[in-house]
This record gives sequence, structure tokens and C-alpha cells, in this order.
Amino acid sequence: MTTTTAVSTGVAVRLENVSRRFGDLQALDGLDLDMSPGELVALLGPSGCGKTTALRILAGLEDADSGRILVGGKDIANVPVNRRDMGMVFQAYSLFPHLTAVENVEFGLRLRRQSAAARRRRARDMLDLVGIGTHADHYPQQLSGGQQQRVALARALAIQPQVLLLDEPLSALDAKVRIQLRDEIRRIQLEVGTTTLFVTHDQEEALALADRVGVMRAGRLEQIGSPEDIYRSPATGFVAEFVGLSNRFAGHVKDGGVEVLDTRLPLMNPGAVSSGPATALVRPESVEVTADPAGAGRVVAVSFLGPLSRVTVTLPDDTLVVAQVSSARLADLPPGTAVRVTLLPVPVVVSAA
Ligand SMILES: Nc1ncnc2c1ncn2[C@@H]1O[C@H](COP(=O)(O)OP(=O)(O)OP(=O)(O)O)[C@@H](O)[C@H]1O
Repeated sequence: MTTTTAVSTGVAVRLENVSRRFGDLQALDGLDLDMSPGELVALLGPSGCGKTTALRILAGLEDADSGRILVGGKDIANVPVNRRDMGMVFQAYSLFPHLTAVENVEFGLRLRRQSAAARRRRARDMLDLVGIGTHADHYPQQLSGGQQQRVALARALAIQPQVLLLDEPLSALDAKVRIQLRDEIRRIQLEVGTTTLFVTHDQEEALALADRVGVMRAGRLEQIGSPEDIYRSPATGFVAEFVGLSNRFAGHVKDGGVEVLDTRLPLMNPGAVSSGPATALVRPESVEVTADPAGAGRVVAVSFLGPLSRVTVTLPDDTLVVAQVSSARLADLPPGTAVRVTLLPVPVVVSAA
């Protein structure tokens, strides 16, 4: 989806060289992260890379061993959780079962000195904002998972937090609701303009939602950038493989390029391998397959995915190559077809073979 961003300049949140160890395990290892006011940053990475720990340290639910956490320029190390002014939504629905939707939202407002009527009004406004105003008097067990997460979001936003923290808030929902709510979260976040950290292991979710995606590996940021940067210009092999699908080809690096399948491709990360054998990571959309009786490849599988589909081809050395093709061309490429495989001369990421 297309989004307009409400990000302004300056730093709203800064994690500076933050480390945290659990026993022998270094969960965070000198993590640095800056977030601009109004920005939505998604932390993306494999299980165990430290995403949740980073979020919990920012929330004050976990202490850092070292490093600094600044919100609005102030070090918040000694500020307890309930005074950090952060709204949180977690994966598991965390609503009170004995309170209605509107009472759940009001609950977070109790600590604020407001009249009961003002609290009720604000809670109802928040439920309207998240599109569930008509369910204000329902109890959690009368609501679907997606509706419960909307209430949790309304509750997190009701206090007008400085920072919104979302930890896998969509992962318990089924695919269709997940996409709907994902788009809604972005709409609402742009509307309220709250600086937001969104933790997920789902790359599509991160790319679709975020102003910037931070890819984490082993307790630090491997790369942070716009969704397009992360996808089109991955800084390392890890990012290229973790975000999106890549073909792995044996190639040879020489004079600042890599030779793959008789094509010379420019390098995205020229420093990674100076010369010699290397693995080149090539996106399916950079692979072209053409039916050709003299071609060395054979189509082995076809996956219809809507307007664009995937065709898997095997080469004589048993390399499997996945290409993205327009679905209109599938009729010419049934399994068994002999094909020629060519690569578009776009920059690729290489790693040592
Ligand atoms: N309280 C704890 N005690 C011991 N180990 C912990 C604790 N919290 C986290 N860890 C470990 O620290 C590492 C980082 O955990 P964290 O939950 O931050 O990862 P994550 O990237 O969010 O992963 P996931 O997507 O699986 O939640 C993991 O190996 C985890 O087992």
C-alpha cells in the first residue's frame, strides 16, 4: 500500500550501544537505533536475534547491562515502566476478561487525573478510531482475535503515549485479518503521529508497514533503511537472504563484478569478496526464462501467485533457479519445457563461496 509519512526531523528515541546478556547468551550486543518523531520502525529478524529484548528494554520491562536509552533527549534508565509514557500491544490478547471493551480502554486512563465522564468519552473516541466503536460494550470473549487487538491498540493509544510499542501484535491472527489490521495500524499510526516500534519476524509485514526496517542479527542491527533499500540494496548476504527470496549461484568475482551463468553482474557489496569464487544472490525478478528447444534448463515447477507467478527451472549442474514471470506467459512454460535462463545485469549481493 502507499503511505504518506508523518515523520519529522530530530530524534524521538535513541538506543545507544545497548547490551543485555542472559547467562551465556548475548541477547543484545551493542545495539544502536535512532527513531525520528512520528516514525514507524519495524525490527525484523529471525527468532532469538533480540527484537523483543530491545522492545522490552525500551519499555522498561527489562534492564540493559550497559548502554543508554533516550526518549525526547532524556536518559530514561531510572524511569519505571509506569512512568515511561509508552503504549504497548503484545501478541497475546491482554485484555481483562471481566471488563467490556470500553472499560478495558478506560482502565489505562485511571492513573490520569480525569473525570469519569472524560475518561469514558476518550475511551469511546479511541474505539471509534480503531474502527470498533459499535462493540464498546462487548466483553473480550464476545470479540474475534482481530477485534480484541483493536481494543488493545485503542487502550495503548488512549494515554497519548510518547512511544507506541507493538510486539508481534498480528501473529496470532489469520492471514486475511492480519493484512487488514496491518493496514489499519499504519493508517491510525499516521493519523495520531506516534513514534512506533514494531517487532516482527514477518518480512512482508515489516516491508508493508514501516518507514524504516531494521534487520537484526545476533543482538545488533545488520542494516536499517527504507523497505525499498532493504529489499533492493541489501548490505549483506544475511539481509538479502532473510528479506525476500534469492537464488544462490556459484560465481566468480573479478575486477569489481561477478561472473554468473556467462553474465557479468555488478556488485551491490563490493567489499565482501575481493576476487575468486563467490556465491551470488539473485532475486527471482532478475531471472528471465524463455522457452527454447536448445535451452539447457528444464521447467520443473510452476506456482501461480496472481498476476506474477514463479517458475522453477533446473540447470544441467542440478542448480535450481526460481524466476518470476508474468502469469500471462505460463501457458508457454509448462513443466518439462526446455528453456534458456538469462540474468538481468542488475547489482547483486555476493558472499564468500
Ligand atoms: N528472560 C530471559 N531469560 C533468559 N533468556 C532470555 C530471556 N529473554 C530472552 N532470552 C533469550 O535472549 C535471546 C533473544 O530473545 P528475544 O526474545 O529478544 O528474541 P526475538 O528476536 O524477539 O525472538 P522471537 O521472535 O523468537 O521472539 C533468545 O535466545 C532468548 O531465548
